[in-house]
Amino acid sequence: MSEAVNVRDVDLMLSGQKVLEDIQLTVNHGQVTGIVGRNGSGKSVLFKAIAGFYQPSRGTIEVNGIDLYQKKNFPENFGCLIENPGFLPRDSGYKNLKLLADIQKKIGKEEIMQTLSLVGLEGAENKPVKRYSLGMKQRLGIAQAIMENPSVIVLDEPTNGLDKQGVKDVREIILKLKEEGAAVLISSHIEEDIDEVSDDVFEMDGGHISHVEDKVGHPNT
Ligand SMILES: Nc1ncnc2c1ncn2[C@@H]1O[C@H](COP(=O)(O)OP(=O)(O)OP(=O)(O)O)[C@@H](O)[C@H]1O
Repeated sequence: MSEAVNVRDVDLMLSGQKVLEDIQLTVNHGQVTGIVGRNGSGKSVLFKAIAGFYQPSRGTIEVNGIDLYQKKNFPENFGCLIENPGFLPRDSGYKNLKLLADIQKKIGKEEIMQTLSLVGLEGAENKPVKRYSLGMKQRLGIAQAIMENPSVIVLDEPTNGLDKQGVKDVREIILKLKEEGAAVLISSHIEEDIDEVSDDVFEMDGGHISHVEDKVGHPNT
């Protein structure tokens, strides 16, 4: 089990307000780490900082051992779903994923189709995204996060908009990614969604984080 994400002593200011304070978080490969917290508690801002979108005013964030803000780049070998991904509504689910895959050219049609099937969108791949339901868009968002087989996966509220079956499917996908050795960081405002899949649970409240539960007994702060 190796360290995938290491957040140390992080404060983050937005519009002159401190929205994250003294965040300590370790996410390991082969594990699911869950963050639970109410709306506005800071989950999305923390995930955006880990994805390289917001620079902390204090502290460090390492992904796969590389200090993001020293390197001033987006993390590598990394997939994320944060808020609503901006898909092109008139293009199909497949075409949207293909456009994204063409940026890095790591994967082609076969891997995209496999991912669409994994997230339960088989048969809907040629439909324009504007005809997708909220749950289907969420599945497509998960597909874009995982299709290139990244070793670190960050999913902000992945069960948002999903029905019971959708929540079950996402849970199975997360556990499969973990079995394959990925580090998975997920958030939810629903405690049950986090508890069911996470090896390690943190809670956010008012920009602060606290360690709630460690089911595998590794050291964490
Ligand atoms: N771009 C921004 N500029 C200023 N303040 C922001 C910005 N984005 C978020 N905030 C503030 O940061 C705090 C944390 O927001 P965040 O979106 O991380 O919450 P969250 O826990 O993800 O909630 P939700 O479940 O509603 O997405 C909130 O007080 C929010 O108003």
